[in-house]
Amino acid sequence: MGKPPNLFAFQGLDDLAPSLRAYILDAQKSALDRHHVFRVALSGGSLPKVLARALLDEKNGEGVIQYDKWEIFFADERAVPLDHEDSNYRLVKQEILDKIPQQLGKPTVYSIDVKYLDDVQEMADQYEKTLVSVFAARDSVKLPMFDLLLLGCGPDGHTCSLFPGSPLLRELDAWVLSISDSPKPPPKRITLSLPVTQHGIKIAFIATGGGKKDIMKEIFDTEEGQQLPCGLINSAAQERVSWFVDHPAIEGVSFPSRRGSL
Ligand SMILES: O=C(O)[C@H](O)[C@@H](O)[C@H](O)[C@H](O)COP(=O)(O)O
Repeated sequence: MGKPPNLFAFQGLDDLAPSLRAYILDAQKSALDRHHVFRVALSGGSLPKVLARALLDEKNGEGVIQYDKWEIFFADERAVPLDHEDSNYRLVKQEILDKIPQQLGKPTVYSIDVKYLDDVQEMADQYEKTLVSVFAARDSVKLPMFDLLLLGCGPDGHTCSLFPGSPLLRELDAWVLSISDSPKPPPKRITLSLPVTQHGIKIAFIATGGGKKDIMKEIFDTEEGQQLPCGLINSAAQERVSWFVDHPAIEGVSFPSRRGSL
């Protein structure tokens, strides 16, 4: 029996950002010691902005982010052109990639292939092939293992584009799935599968703002919440999961695990 997920709660972004940076640096170090690259999967939503605060703000403490060793993947992506306002790639580029000081080098970024915008299943298959080419042949590893997954949590408990009650949650074999009727617009997306998200070496959820408090309470304090996509990652990955939250998001939650700074 492993330990429960870690919960790190902060007054606000000013103190969350340096701790998130320290956590990322630690994950980067372990990954570089292990295999000389740092493979990270990112979600969209509010995450890239918070991440930018953690990564780009010089005041956030010591340690060098070795961007040239980073391989960035999308934990989920919307089937839209890369410069579209709904594109997670565009958001990450605008918030982070375009702002990395030149001397720190550039990450390798694996975006979706926009040739397949009209066929979202093919887009998912192609993205899976990309993962296969990076992580190993499909027959030699059962699942790709990201060094770090940085994920958001929706107000209904979804994460990536894995929504509560979706049949995609039962998919055990595929690495990347397509969705054509996402309850959160836009409808067409691709997403990592649940087993891939659960398999990450480290998994961090970032949830901030009072709009998250009801779902946080459900995920951490109720049985039903454990069946929601975020809850399913919590129970499978246990202490490999860390939640970075601010006080408004965690108000009223009685989750008994570790809280505070790293
Ligand atoms: O592309 C997406 O829609 C996201 O990856 C999605 O899963 C997001 O992370 C959550 O909806 C939380 O979004 P917020 O952080 O904006 O609440």
